[in-house]
Amino acid sequence: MTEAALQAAGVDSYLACEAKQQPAWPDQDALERATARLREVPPLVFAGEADVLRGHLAAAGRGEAFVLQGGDCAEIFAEATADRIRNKIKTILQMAVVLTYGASTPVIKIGRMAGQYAKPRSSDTETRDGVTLPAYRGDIVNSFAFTEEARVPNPDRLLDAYHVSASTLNLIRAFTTGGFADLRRVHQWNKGFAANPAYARYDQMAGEIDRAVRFMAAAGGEFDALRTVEMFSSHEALLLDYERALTRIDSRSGLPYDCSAHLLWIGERTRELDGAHVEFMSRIHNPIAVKLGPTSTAADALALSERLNPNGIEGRLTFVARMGADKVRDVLPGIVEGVRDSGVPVTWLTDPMHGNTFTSESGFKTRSFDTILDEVAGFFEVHRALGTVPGGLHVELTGDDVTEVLGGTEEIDDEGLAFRYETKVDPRLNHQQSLEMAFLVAELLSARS
Ligand SMILES: O=C[C@H](O)[C@H](O)COP(=O)(O)O
Ligand SMILES: C=C(OP(=O)(O)O)C(=O)O
Ligand SMILES: [Mn+2]
Repeated sequence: MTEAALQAAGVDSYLACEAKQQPAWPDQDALERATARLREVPPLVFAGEADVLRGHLAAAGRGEAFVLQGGDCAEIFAEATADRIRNKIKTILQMAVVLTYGASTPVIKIGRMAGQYAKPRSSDTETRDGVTLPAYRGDIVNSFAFTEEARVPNPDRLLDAYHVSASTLNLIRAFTTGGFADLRRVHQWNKGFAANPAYARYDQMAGEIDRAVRFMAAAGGEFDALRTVEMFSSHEALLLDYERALTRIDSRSGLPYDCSAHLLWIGERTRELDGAHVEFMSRIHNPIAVKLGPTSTAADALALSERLNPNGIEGRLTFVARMGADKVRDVLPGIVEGVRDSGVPVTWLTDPMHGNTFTSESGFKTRSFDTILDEVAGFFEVHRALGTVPGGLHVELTGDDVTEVLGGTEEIDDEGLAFRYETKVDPRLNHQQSLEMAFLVAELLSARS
C-alpha cells in the first residue's frame, strides 16, 4: 500500500535520469536486500518536524532568524561516540549562544549530523605510492582503509549508516531536550578547554547571560524555552538508493518525505537540472537546499527554483553559496539579484569552506581561517548592497581540538597541521576556531539590519 502510494507520488521518476557520483555496487542482490530492509525500518525523523524546520527557514529568509548549519565533512561510523557527538553539539550550542546573544537573533540549529555519510569525489580513484584503488566515498559506501577489499562498495553499509544515524540522532535528542542544553549551563559548556582569547570572550558572555537568566528567574519569569533546544539533522542527499529507501508517505498529508533527515541538500557536483538528484528532490516535501558554486548563474538558480519549488513555498528552498573568497563579491551579486527580482522565496546561506580548499606545502588538504572569514564577510556585503537577507552559515566543524584549518588565534601553521589532522575528506574548523568564527559572524549579523 505505502509502496504503491510512493510510486504513485512519482518518487521513482529519478531512475530515468543520469545519477552522478553513485558507487558501482558489485553485488546487486546484496544492494536489493539492503534497500528492501531500509524500506521497512522506522523513519529517522517525522514529517511534521521537517515542516517545522521549513517554517523556521522561511523566517530566516525574511531576516527574522539566522541559520547555523554545521558538522563534519564526512561523519565516520567509528567516531559516532558519546564524547565526539557531545563535543559537536556543544560547539554548535556555544556558537548559537554567541550568535543569539551577540546579534539578538533567534538561531536555527541544524547539524550536518546523523546521516552525513556519502561523499562526492573529484576522482573515482586514489593513488598512493604508485598503488591505485577506488576512491573513498564515505562510510555508507566503503571504508577509508587503503586496501583493495576495504574500497569495494558494500551495501551492508547502508544499514550500518541507518543504525548509526539512529543512535546519533537519539543522543542529539537526549542532549538537547534532557537538560544538557539548558541555558543555565551555558558556563559549563566552556569547561575543560585551555586558556584562549575566544574562550575568555565566551566566558564573559556566558557570565552576562547567566546574570540575565538569574535576574529573570528572581523576577518570576517562565523558563521552559531555555531548558531545551531544537536541533535538526541534515546531510547531502547523494546516495539515491539510501534516500529513496527511507522515503515515506506522511500519514497526515499523504505526501512523500525523505525521512532520513529533516533537511536534505543537493551538492555542487550533482545539481544538473535534468539529473537524478534534482528529479528525486523535486518529489519529496522536506525543506531542501542546493549548493551553488562559482560557475552558477542567475538562470541556473531560477531554473532550480522552478523545478524544486514551483509553488513558491517559503522555506522550501535554500541556496548555499560556496563561491570562494576571491569570487563571492563578483559572482554572487548577479545571482542574488536575479532571484530577488524574480520574487521567488529563497533562503540564502553561505558555505565559506568549499570554495577555499587547497593543498598546503606539506601536502595537507586545508583551508585558511582568514580566507573563510573573508568569504563570510563578502556574502554579507553582497546582501547588504542588494537589500537582500544573508540568512545563515553552513560550516564544516568538529568539537575536537583538531588541526586541519590554518590560522585562528592558535595560529595553526603548515607544520602544525600534522599535529592532529584527522579528517578523512575535508578540513574542519576546530572547537576554538568555530567559536571565534561565531563572534565574528555575530558582529556581521548585528550590522545586518
Ligand atoms: O566535501 C566535499 C567533497 O566531497 C570534497 O571536497 C571532494 O574532495 P576531493 O576533491 O578530495 O574528492
Ligand atoms: C561536498 C560538499 O560540498 P559541495 O557540494 O559544495 O562541494 C560538502 O558539503 O561536503
Ligand atoms: Mn566537504
